[in-house]
Amino acid sequence: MIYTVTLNPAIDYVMHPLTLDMGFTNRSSSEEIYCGGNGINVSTLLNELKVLNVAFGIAAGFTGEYLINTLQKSGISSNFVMLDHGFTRINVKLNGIVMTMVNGMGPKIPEKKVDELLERIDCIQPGDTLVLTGSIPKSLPENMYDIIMKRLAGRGIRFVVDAPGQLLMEALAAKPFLIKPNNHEVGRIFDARPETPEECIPFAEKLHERGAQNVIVSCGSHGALLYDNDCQVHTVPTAKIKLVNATGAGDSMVAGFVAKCQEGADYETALRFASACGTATAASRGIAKRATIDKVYARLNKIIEEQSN
Ligand SMILES: Nc1ncnc2c1ncn2[C@@H]1O[C@H](COP(=O)(O)OP(=O)(O)O)[C@@H](O)[C@H]1O
Ligand SMILES: O=P(O)(O)OC[C@H]1O[C@](O)(COP(=O)(O)O)[C@@H](O)[C@@H]1O
Repeated sequence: MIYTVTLNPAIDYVMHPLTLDMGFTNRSSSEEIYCGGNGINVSTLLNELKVLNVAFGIAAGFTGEYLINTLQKSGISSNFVMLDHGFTRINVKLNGIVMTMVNGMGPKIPEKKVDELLERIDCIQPGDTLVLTGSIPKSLPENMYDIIMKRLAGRGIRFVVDAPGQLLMEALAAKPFLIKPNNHEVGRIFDARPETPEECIPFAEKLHERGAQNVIVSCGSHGALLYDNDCQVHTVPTAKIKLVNATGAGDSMVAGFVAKCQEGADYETALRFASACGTATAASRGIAKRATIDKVYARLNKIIEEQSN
């Protein structure tokens, strides 16, 4: 079974402004709302692939209730601790000429609610996968992922960590099965500016040496690279698309990789499928649907076949 954890979920409110002038009233041409937060995005894509999973998390208020009800309606199993105060944040995504995001702070989480979540997460069994992804709310200890992994250590659980900077570096001690920074995050860690998968290879190798079993570095439209557990390097291009909204593309990639690995696929196949999932989401409104993933995967396989001839 795959479990995801979303400590600070969100309602993603996507607006399509015609123009964006700071200090003036701007009008949007259309709006959409999605259940967001990285773990929820991973769960949403896994659900689209019909891969059983449970979304753990913390929610609050009317937005939290909306989130939980919507997950339920979509057939996603969730196990959320509800807070007595505050509300799950609404993250505003202004999809203009460029994408501008304003992510909320989220509610204050009391210690006893964290303990309740940790007790619920204790049900995870050997062989299960736990995806820890996204930012940590300010009211929780910064090393929250470390706390969770230490609590579950030695139980044969596969950890997947997709977190920014220092949080990611601290997670390496737990020897996670997979980490997936993007090229910008890798650049910030190593004080460099890698753009392409090839340029990311030495940094992925370092992250592997420091503890991560598999390291995917995603590079947006440039594709991605995997430095695998056997020290093999795999790179994958992307299929060309009309970019709609790349929110959740990295989460979709994580979901695709984990789903394929659980199926027993080799790393090369898992990376290729993961890339298709990321691209399909970048070409979609919200997290990609199965039909789009299948179409993009077929196109990507064709591109790779043509490149090898
Ligand atoms: N503009 C794009 N065109 C095609 N594929 C994309 C695009 N943006 C993202 N992707 C796909 O999604 C993956 C993850 O995107 P990326 O932006 O690197 O991650 P993150 O969302 O974590 O920042 C990429 O490796 C690629 O497969
Ligand atoms: O926890 P953070 O860092 O504020 O990010 C939350 C946002 O990230 C997402 O989970 C994914 O967005 P990105 O693909 O831009 O990282 C959104 O659904 C959500 O609004």
